[in-house]
Amino acid sequence: MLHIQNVTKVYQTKKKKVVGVDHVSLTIEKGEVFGIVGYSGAGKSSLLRCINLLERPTSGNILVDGTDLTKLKGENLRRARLKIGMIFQHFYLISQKTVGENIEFALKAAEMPSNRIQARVKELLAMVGLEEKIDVYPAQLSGGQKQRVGIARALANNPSILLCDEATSALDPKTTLSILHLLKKINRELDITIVLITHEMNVVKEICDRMCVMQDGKVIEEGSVYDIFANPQELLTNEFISSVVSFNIPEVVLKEVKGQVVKILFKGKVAGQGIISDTIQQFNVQGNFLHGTIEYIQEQALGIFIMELIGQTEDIHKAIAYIETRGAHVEVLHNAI
Ligand SMILES: Nc1ncnc2c1ncn2[C@@H]1O[C@H](COP(=O)(O)OP(=O)(O)OP(=O)(O)O)[C@@H](O)[C@H]1O
Repeated sequence: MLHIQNVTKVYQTKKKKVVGVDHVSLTIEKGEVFGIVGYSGAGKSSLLRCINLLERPTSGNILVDGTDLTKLKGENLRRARLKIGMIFQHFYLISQKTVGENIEFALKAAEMPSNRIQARVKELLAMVGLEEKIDVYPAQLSGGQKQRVGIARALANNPSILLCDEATSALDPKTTLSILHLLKKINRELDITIVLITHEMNVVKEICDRMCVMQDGKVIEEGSVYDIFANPQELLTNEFISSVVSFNIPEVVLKEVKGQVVKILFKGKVAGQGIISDTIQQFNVQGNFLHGTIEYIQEQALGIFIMELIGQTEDIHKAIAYIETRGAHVEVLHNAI
């Protein structure tokens, strides 16, 4: 378990103090994939680097399985940090060393006996699907392959936590997906807790269990990815979600609306049931779809539909009440009646 307790990071520049992280507290469970989302400058990197003490927090504590890293120094801190692996947007492989030697470097740093190193390198490369690249130099690899080497190196010393700093931001969408699937596999098979920072909601939707949103160094919203997609509380969170699930109805369409425009949210199995057709059949209302999608988040369906309901106000109210009794959530977005 990872406890981030009231962590603040203040940078002292020549002219002024800059608050990178502002009193952040988070609890990340063992085996969880946790996403930290925010725009540039929100404090994501600062917070991530505080977790493994690449940045020493100005105040607050970082507890990994009960050990407070901020209280450790020297050799004890070095040992504790070996249990936290990290991967980076720009990979940071050593260009003069081969793939195998890059991984060896991490094993030697942890003082693994030399007779065990080669077998471990092979095992790690097999895990990331790159066995045949052992003698190749980083310059001869694609971006996705470089990140796989980065992942193998980060896993070298059997960490319990893997920190991912915008790990897929330099990759194309298809390669991003393959790296995210690899991270999920590592999380499941090795029971490694993953904390990732990203400005891409797609990344969070793909692999995270829980997430938080940061702004101005603070956590402004936190919860399960499913709940946050279903019911974001903050404007900024909504903005991030809109980048994945967008429901902008053009003004020209809204101008022609004669009834009420409602957003209907179906959670879980409810998404698969014919609630809307049942409603139209049972009540004296006409329904026009303006927008709709069913998203799958952690293999759970989340249906979001925007509909125009036309009819007498009383009938529309009855229809809405009926939809809600069937377990869906209805929000009136526009009323032209
Ligand atoms: N070494 C530093 N010295 C001074 N200020 C810093 C330093 N590192 C970060 N900051 C400042 O702290 C704030 C948070 O930056 P941080 O890099 O953590 O944000 P971020 O969300 O990761 O953004 P990005 O994705 O662009 O890296 C910013 O105002 C930044 O300018």
